[in-house]
Amino acid sequence: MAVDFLTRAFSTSPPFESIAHLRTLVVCSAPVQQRKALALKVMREDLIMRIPHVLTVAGSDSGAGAGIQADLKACAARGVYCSTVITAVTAQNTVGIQGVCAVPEEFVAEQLKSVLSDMRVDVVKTGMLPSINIVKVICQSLKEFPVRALVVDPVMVSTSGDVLAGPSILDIFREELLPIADIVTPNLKEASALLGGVQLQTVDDMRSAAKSIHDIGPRHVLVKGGDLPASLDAVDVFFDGENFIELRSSRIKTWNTHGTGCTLASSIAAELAKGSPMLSAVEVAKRYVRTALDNSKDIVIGNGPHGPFDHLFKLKSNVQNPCSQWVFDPNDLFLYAVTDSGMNKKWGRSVTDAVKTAIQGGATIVQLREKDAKTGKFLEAAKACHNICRLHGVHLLINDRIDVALACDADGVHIGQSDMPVAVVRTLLGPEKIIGVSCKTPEQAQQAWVDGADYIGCGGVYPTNTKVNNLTVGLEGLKTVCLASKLPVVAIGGISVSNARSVMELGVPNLKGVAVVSAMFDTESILVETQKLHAVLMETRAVVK
Ligand SMILES: Nc1ncnc2c1ncn2[C@@H]1O[C@H](COP(=O)(O)OP(=O)(O)OP(=O)(O)O)[C@@H](O)[C@H]1O
Ligand SMILES: Cc1ncc(CO)c(N)n1
Ligand SMILES: [Mg+2]
Repeated sequence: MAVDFLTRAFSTSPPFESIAHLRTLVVCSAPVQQRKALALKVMREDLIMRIPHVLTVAGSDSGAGAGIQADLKACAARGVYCSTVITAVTAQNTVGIQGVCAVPEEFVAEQLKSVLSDMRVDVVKTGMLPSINIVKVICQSLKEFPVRALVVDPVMVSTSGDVLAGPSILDIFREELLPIADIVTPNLKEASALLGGVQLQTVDDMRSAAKSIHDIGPRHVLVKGGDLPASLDAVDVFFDGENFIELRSSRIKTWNTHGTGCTLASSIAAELAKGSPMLSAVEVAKRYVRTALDNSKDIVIGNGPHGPFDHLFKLKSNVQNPCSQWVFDPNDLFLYAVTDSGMNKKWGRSVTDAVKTAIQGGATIVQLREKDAKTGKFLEAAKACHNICRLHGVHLLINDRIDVALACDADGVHIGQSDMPVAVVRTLLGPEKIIGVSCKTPEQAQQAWVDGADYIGCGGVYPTNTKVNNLTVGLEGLKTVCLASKLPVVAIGGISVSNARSVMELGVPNLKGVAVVSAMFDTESILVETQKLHAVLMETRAVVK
């Protein structure tokens, strides 16, 4: 689009091929002595991938639930770079604030200059500002180095009730900081203080407060109702000078709300830095806070009444219990059960019963391969099977469906050559999940290792009815694949009690086990057949060793 537009605008012939072409022409048409500097500038702009940047000017919370630490985590979680100017150091925990040491204003000014003179900051967010002079220094710096937006969280009183900035700060807030703010985000106590102590107890009170605070000069106001007494929902009131918008979310039942205000303000700043309009920025930020609280409602950090929450919940690999994560051991591939919805239907069993019995019979890992299942049903089954597997200390993998694996927090996935590439799956699932990939050739086996898979499924070793048009690689093909890769391999395809021994007797060190579908699930008794398979494998293990 841009290229067409420029071509027409400059009526050039031949047309510009790309922005890079246009830039080359611009550089070449400059006087010789300016070309080098111009070329360098153009190169810098082309090469630098800009990341949105928020500068937070706030206090440090030693307990790391609020303040600078919350801002850093929130921005990281929202994919935005965050630089930090520290205005005060607090000795603080979940019980309350034990001490405050304000940073001298000259040093706040020095930090501001260091960041703003060097880095391209998109949005500034302010939090705890413990002295009048610090507020003055910030307003001065913003005049010298203007930014796209200013988010002011007028921090005065923490959730614990401790005072972070006294009433002497109110005049300078009203006279200098609020009038240049794009949004100001007081909680109920702060809104009341800014308005000379009015009582705020209802959503209507919050509306009037938002209007009165808007009259002080900020372009938008968000009065936060986290502390609204007797409110079932978490209600905030947004006012843009014309319209009031009530933002509601269900209230998460948790004590872990320390730092919600700081997090909300820095998340708003993060969205603005990405280019969002104000209302969407506020909506996304509120949703993020709610989700973070929901994901952290049961964590216990500290002995006080209001604990911190987990801003980076998305990075967690095991939502249920991060302490109980157990790693993938290639020997888990020993007797690998792959489910089949058709077979379970034929024998009148639920997938959960089939999985439970397979584990009782000796299956060491389970893959859910529900080709015909609808997504909702698949997810339901996956969650139930995951609970069973977890109870027995057996990993659960999902065939093909990365979305289902993510939704039920399965231990990993098994994918084929025509599914999503392993490297992309790794990015989606994170570094700890298990990724298995089907390979038939040495080239595919080498690639699987390079791409970061954890194991290879190789087959069909024997002809099978489970897959149509499936090329049989035979024992020779299996051996070639094993030798071509450093990854552990599990053999699959037509393997049963009668031939499992020949497979394992190949004796290649990285061939760790066999995967079966029909021999386990297309049988009258899953328990008996699995036990038989297990026994055969145990015998060959003894012989091979
Ligand atoms: N239990 C909760 N469930 C859902 N959202 C909540 C909950 N508590 C607070 N919020 C939301 O979090 C945001 C911050 O609001 P709050 O009124 O707690 O700010 P604050 O008092 O300045 O926070 P803090 O002083 O702890 O940093 C608001 O959007 C509010 O609605
Ligand atoms: C440093 C700091 N800033 C802000 C808050 C508000 O929660 C806090 N408790 N501590
Ligand atoms: Mg609060």
